Amino acid sequence: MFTHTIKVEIQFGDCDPAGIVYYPNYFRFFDNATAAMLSAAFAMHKRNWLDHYGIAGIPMVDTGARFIKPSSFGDVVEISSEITELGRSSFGVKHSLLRDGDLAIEAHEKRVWVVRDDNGGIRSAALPDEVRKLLGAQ
Ligand SMILES: CC(C)(COP(=O)(O)OP(=O)(O)OC[C@H]1O[C@@H](n2cnc3c(N)ncnc32)[C@H](O)[C@@H]1OP(=O)(O)O)[C@@H](O)C(=O)NCCC(=O)NCCSC(=O)c1ccc(O)cc1
Repeated sequence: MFTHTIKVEIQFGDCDPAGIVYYPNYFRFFDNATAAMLSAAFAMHKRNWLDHYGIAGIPMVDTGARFIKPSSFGDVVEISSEITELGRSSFGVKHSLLRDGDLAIEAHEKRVWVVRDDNGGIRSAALPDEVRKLLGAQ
């Protein structure tokens, strides 16, 4: 399945008064990591693949994380993301965040491929074959 890695430099403003990353910020990093993974798979920016595939987004329906080691201002961490499963409209993602080569966080996500419905809301749509092929590859 498709995998992708990004580097993130921890900023002063990412941290709590104890000087370690405040946990909601990790979920922002992971959201960016998923967007970056799909942008790499589709060879275009999220701004463009939303339009290209005519979708409203890839909302989260399930997520969680296991925090093993803290990170601090100035650390450069690596987030390796991989597609773990492809459903009809949903897909799973696993993120491994490494600091100094050691596993610091393991997180999982389930996302859904959604389009706008007639009432201005959103509804799931089947993953297109092309997307299934691109995310399944590698
Ligand atoms: C996404 C939904 C519209 C899907 O609803 P429906 O259209 O009725 O579809 P379904 O109920 O059939 O679910 C679709 C699939 O998701 C799966 N699903 C739905 N809910 C869940 C949960 N909670 N857990 C696991 N799997 C789920 C379901 O099993 C289906 O899987 P497939 O067999 O692969 O198709 C609805 O579940 C919903 O609105 N959920 C709330 C989403 C939400 O508020 N998320 C948090 C904020 S959005 C967000 O963070 C975001 C990030 C990035 C973006 O680009 C956009 C938005």
